[in-house]
Amino acid sequence: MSDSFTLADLEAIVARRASADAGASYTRSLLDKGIGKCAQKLGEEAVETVIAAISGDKDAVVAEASDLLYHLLVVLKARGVELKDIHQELARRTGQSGLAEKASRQHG
Ligand SMILES: N=c1c2ncn([C@@H]3O[C@H](COP(=O)(O)OP(=O)(O)OP(=O)(O)O)[C@@H](O)[C@H]3O)c2ncn1[C@@H]1O[C@H](COP(=O)(O)O)[C@@H](O)[C@H]1O
Repeated sequence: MSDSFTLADLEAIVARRASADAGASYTRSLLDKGIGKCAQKLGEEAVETVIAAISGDKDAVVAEASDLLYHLLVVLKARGVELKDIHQELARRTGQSGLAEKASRQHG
């Protein structure tokens, strides 16, 4: 299962749990607290991922990045954004170097 588990699978789980009972689902209880709390948790997990990355502990990076991606999916759910929207935007960006994009913003 873990070899084939993807972010799309987790997105589907988050969508399903969004309509679960709040007492039985962390996802639902977080969504019930509103976008501010969801975004705050995302920020906390981002900071914890940064700390893990700097520490050099690979297992900690895996754990914190997993928390980060889960909480990102909750925020996306709260805002009605789907992974396919992100995929479309990422696909649009292919073919242009990040440095070229940065230069076009600075001089445009
Ligand atoms: N991947 C995750 C996942 N990652 C992290 N977390 C939860 O995120 C929370 C964040 O950790 P913290 O220590 O910051 O939490 P806390 O102190 O309890 O949080 P607050 O009091 O600040 O809100 C923990 O409760 C984790 O269990 C997750 N909760 C759920 N999932 C996935 O979502 C599915 C559905 O979960 P439920 O919605 O709970 O059924 C699960 O089966 C998993 O697949």
